[in-house]
Amino acid sequence: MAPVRNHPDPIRAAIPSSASSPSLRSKEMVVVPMLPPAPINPGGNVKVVVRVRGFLQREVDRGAQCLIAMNPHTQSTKLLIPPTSDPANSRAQTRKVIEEKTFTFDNSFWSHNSSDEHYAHQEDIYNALGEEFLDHNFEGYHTCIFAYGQTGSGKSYTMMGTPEQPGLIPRTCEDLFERIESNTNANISYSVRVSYFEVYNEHVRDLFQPRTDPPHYLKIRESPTEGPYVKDLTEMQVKNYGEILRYMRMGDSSRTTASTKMNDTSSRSHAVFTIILKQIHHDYDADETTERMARIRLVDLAGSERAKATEATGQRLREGSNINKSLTTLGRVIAALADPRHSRLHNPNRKNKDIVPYRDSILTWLLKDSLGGNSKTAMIACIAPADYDETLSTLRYADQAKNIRTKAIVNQDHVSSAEKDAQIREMQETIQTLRWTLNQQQQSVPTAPAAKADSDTHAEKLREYTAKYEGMLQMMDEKLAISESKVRHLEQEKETLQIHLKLVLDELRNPIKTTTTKEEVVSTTPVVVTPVKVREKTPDPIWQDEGFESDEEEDEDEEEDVVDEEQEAAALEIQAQMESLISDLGLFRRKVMADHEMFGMKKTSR
Ligand SMILES: Nc1ncnc2c1ncn2[C@@H]1O[C@H](COP(=O)(O)OP(=O)(O)OP(=O)(O)O)[C@@H](O)[C@H]1O
Repeated sequence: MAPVRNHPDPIRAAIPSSASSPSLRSKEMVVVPMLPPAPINPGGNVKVVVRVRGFLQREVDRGAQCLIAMNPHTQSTKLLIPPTSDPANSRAQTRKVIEEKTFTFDNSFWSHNSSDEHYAHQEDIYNALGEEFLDHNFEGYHTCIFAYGQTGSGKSYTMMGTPEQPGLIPRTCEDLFERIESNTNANISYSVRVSYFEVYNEHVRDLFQPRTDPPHYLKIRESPTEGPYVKDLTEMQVKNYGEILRYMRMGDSSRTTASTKMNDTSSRSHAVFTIILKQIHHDYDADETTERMARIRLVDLAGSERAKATEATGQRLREGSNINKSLTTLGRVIAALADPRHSRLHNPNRKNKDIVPYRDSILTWLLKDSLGGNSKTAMIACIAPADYDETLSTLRYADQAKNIRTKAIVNQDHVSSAEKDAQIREMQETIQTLRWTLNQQQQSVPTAPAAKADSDTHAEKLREYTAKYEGMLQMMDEKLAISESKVRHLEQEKETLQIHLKLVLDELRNPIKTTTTKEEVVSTTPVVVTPVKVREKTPDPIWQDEGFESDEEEDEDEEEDVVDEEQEAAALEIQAQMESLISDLGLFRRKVMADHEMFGMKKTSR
């Protein structure tokens, strides 16, 4: 069934990025405004979009009818009543009330039949949603985009896509590095880190680590500043799109998938791909850095399915109930956050603050901030075209999520050079202490009963040591990035000074002067245009040939000599400054090279 298009709404139609239409937004680089911290954002609602996919072979085979209609002007999605002849919708027929339902979202993406003029391609989804969210990241906001929907509804296709049809995650990564590489401001450096984990059966697994048997699960901790986080999760520093793509594919191939009746490669876990973007702006006058940090979370949830539909048994059924535990809790969290009473209950003065059941599942606990806190968040509800019950449940879920308000703030910090050095020193001291403790532990020979406990403590200390060491390397890397940005800044200054000096010297050698006609001589005094010192004797004015020189002319010659001396002194001073700057630059470059060698790092090309 084609989308409904006969109710154009001129106001909505005027909005760029309407359903299924290409973005009208400029592809130009977003200027990264290194401004003073923005005031606390009053908050915004979770952005909710819906996408319907085309028929799969099994749906074509059963002669399924499309139950979805979308209006690209009003962004509404209508769910139609299924025909009684469709056995896949027999459960829906047993409902007391079965009726058409219409919902309106921020976008309704029609990806059902590619021949339709409003067909939403992967690129359209990125243009309408991903691009805007990346703008927010460069402004310093955390963001989260999560895909929700029943098994086989197109979540992984939308988030990850295929090599030929890349989805939101690879497109975000590509745009991110395009923006970084097109930056021409020498004072700004960037650092990008990625991590990838899955929540499977209420356990967290690092997707950047090889699978082990038994599996190695990670613990969840809570920091007073950062909230819940995954302990010992691998974070990789990435320098370009190629590198991030390699990690993304590696992690993706490690995800837990299985074949179910609804989807041949059904994702059995919730996958969370996180990019940490740090922008470091160095102010040379204040010798201070401003750091903006944004966390980009891209989440592909496991399918919200009914066991009966997937015909799951044993392990699949157990997984299903655990997947559902996270999804059921997610539903309760969304319901609690969307409840208008929530904002009143969430008053910090009230005692009963923890009314939202984040802690009831691993997924909601880890996404706490993204769902109801410091984040700009979007939900992509993916729907199959011919499944009344599941689609109605997804659309209701999505409709409720529209009411959630988050409180995103710009994550920005000012650090002086001295503070940064102090932080590194402190970290070095901690590392030394840890190294000492580890050495001590290795040297002591434990008694048999204590051996196990000792080995556990040792392993824990070793992990702590590695984490601290990696933290320090990261700080050093940032410091090097600042140093490199200083070198670039000095190089620019050097070039400017060199041009200036060349002009001055050229003018000294070849002063520009005006030639005057005899007629002009009568009424005006000859003027030498050059503003700088004149060492060479200027050619005599024409009337000097006639053996005439006034007293006034002699005075002017003397004045010119004084100006010459002042200008010469100024030029010498500039030259001395230049030489000292060039020598400083050499020293600085050697210092940076030494730092690179000391920390065994490659020179980056930021
Ligand atoms: N917009 C689309 N265009 C073309 N093919 C699509 C689209 N959406 C989904 N598909 C195809 O539908 C099938 C199921 O999609 P996908 O695997 O993304 O579902 P899913 O919601 O991630 O499922 P699960 O929860 O089981 O992992 C895949 O073969 C995918 O290629």
